[in-house]
Amino acid sequence: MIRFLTAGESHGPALTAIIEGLPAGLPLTAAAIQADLDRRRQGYGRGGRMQIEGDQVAILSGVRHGSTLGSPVTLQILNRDWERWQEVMAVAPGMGSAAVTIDQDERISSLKANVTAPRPGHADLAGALKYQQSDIRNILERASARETAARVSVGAVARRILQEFEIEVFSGVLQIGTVRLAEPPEDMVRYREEARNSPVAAPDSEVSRLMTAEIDRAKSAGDSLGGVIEVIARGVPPGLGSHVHWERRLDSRLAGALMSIPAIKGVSVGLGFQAAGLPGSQVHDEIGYAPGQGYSRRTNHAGGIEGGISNGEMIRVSLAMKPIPTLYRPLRTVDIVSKEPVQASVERSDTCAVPAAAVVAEAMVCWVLAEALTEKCGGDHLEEMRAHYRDYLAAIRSF
Ligand SMILES: Cc1cc2nc3c(=O)[nH]c(=O)nc-3n(C[C@H](O)[C@H](O)[C@H](O)COP(=O)(O)O)c2cc1C
Ligand SMILES: C=C(O[C@@H]1CC(C(=O)O)=C[C@@H](OP(=O)(O)O)[C@H]1O)C(=O)O
Repeated sequence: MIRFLTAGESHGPALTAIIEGLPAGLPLTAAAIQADLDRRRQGYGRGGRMQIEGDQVAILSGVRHGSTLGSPVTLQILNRDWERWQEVMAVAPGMGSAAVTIDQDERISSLKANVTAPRPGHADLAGALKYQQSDIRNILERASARETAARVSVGAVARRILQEFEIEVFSGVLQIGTVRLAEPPEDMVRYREEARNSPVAAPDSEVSRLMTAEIDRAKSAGDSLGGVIEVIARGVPPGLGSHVHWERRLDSRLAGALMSIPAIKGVSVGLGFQAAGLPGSQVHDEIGYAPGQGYSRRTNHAGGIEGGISNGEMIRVSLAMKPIPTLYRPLRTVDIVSKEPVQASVERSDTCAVPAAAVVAEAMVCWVLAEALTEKCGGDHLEEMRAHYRDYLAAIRSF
């Protein structure tokens, strides 16, 4: 069983992740993890923070000479912004009242440590009530999607496992605000792969231009945007997840992992909600068989999962992201100390983080698939996993 924990506040000294249960012998370098972290920072629509952070990852344990040891792997990403926030974020008492100055182009001249005007749509009010905090900063620091940098580093390690078994995971942005792909491109897989290196949808596409223009318009209006993401996993063998118990179903595990990403409000597998309005004859994927090649499907409306088990087709999941809660033209709220009506607090913020969330979504899909794969073909060393995988594939081929 593999598992992970993350820790760290958005403006604290560092983010940390510990991964436990990895097989020994997995080639792992910081550079492999860095590639995904760099993609997460680059999406169009982000605020000033991404210019400050370098998101450089360091491996602090569990690896020697580029190979995992089977012991817990610790990953660390320092927060560069911490240098400006040390007093506000001080661990010792009595140092928390200093103001932080934010550049004018961030449209906030100074930012007090104590936050008392909860932002509709963020964790501010619900978290303050639950944890009995009169300074909302004590909530927002951990609710911030800064934590997703740690998750992307964990997902990159999971991706390393999947790569050893020729499983690929990639994503694309299907919609930003009202701009959506009119029709799926003919070669969806190629399109999604291209989207990997693009700030919004696919490079040099008309839809990308429309999406970036939509983000620019929202930014100048002091507003924010959400959108839709698709994640595809190719090369997944049949047999990950299980029908035998609710928490082992691969679709439920993917949905839970993807819903855990801040601002994700809907997850669908394959046709998803569309399937509800169609007759069965147009939804279910007919089964074929060719000697030597095994079973096949003409369609993949199920998104590669039936009965909570991967069926060997591509896994396709979509995610709906709501618009960013922090608005530069703030919504009405109530001050939690004075109880007076006020405008919501304005923290420096992204206008749209859908492209960044797509990279986070890939990381979560990588994690769930790596977890399911290590369950199916586990071993203390990568070679042991490989041997189990070979035997399993041979059994499937002769089925
Ligand atoms: C990559 C990413 C970046 C985000 N950036 C911001 C941001 O700059 N400002 C903001 O208010 N919310 C941002 N969010 C969304 C909030 O973190 C999220 O809405 C909040 O934690 C409340 O959780 P919920 O939306 O799931 O209810 C971001 C989310 C993601 C995934
Ligand atoms: C720091 C990241 O995202 C942050 C997520 C976030 C939020 O409220 O979720 C608010 C912003 O934080 P800040 O006020 O420090 O700019 C984003 O920049 C990141 O993705 O690394």
